[in-house]
Amino acid sequence: MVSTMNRDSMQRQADAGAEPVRPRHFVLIPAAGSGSRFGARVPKQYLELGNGQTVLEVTVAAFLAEPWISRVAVVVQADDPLVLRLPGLRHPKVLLIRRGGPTRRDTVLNGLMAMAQRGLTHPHDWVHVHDAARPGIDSGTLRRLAAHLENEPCGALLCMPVTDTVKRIDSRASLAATNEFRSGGTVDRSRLWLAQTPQTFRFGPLRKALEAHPNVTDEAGAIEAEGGRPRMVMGSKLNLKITTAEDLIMLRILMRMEPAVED
Ligand SMILES: Nc1ccn([C@@H]2O[C@H](COP(=O)(O)OP(=O)(O)OP(=O)(O)O)[C@@H](O)[C@H]2O)c(=O)n1
Ligand SMILES: C[C@](O)(CO)[C@H](O)COP(=O)(O)O
Repeated sequence: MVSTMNRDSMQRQADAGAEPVRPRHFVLIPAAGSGSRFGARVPKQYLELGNGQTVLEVTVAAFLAEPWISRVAVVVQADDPLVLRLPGLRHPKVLLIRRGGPTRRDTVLNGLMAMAQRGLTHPHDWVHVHDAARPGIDSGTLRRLAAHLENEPCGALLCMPVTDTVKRIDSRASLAATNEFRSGGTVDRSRLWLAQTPQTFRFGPLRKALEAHPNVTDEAGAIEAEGGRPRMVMGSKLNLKITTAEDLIMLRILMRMEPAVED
């Protein structure tokens, strides 16, 4: 398995008397999406969450508050005209990377490559990949995830078990033609969890897995495709992803944040 190789190489280093590389913690925030499902005038990461701060600034601040995190890389589109207006990103730990791609996987992979090209990272360092659109991440949940990385052979991601009944859409063409959704059956939810972020892996294996698997929607999908079995760590309901306007309204309420200006 991918992780065994990592552990063995670190052990060989130790056996050879070399100080095993103590992995550092980096964060990579993909913030290069267009927010098409949200449908706002700007990408949702640039909307005000509240208290005068944008969604992206609140997300970044959550990681800057953690002293055990070395750097926070924010990956935006090359021609992003808004990111430089954010005071919350003017911090020595923040690394702005203008290498956003057409998909989230492309953005993340480009970010990993940019960090490696700058000589910032070692293949054994941890990288926590976290959506810019999840500003509700809290310190306790982050530290819970990090605590599970001690002696972790593969990596870990925040997840939450499905708590509602799950239906499968009836896929008859006649219904699709009239944009009518009907239940086609119930899915056993006993082994279904919803993935959140951060999703945390060592730089080397994550970059290799993403290079090999271009069609994944999350980092764990690429690691799984390489045979990895990441640890699933309980996330938080507050760590919801802002996809539609309703999510933003809910999060403002949950985080007790007031927008200075209405959207
Ligand atoms: N090419 C992309 C697509 C998405 N993301 C980021 O990945 C996270 C989760 O993606 P999603 O919620 O799907 O954001 P969007 O792609 O912007 O939304 P939509 O699919 O509605 O356009 C977001 O922080 C988004 O900015 C990214 O960095 N690069
Ligand atoms: C990575 C992710 O947050 C896991 O739930 C999610 O897949 C990202 O959103 P997208 O709409 O799939 O890009």
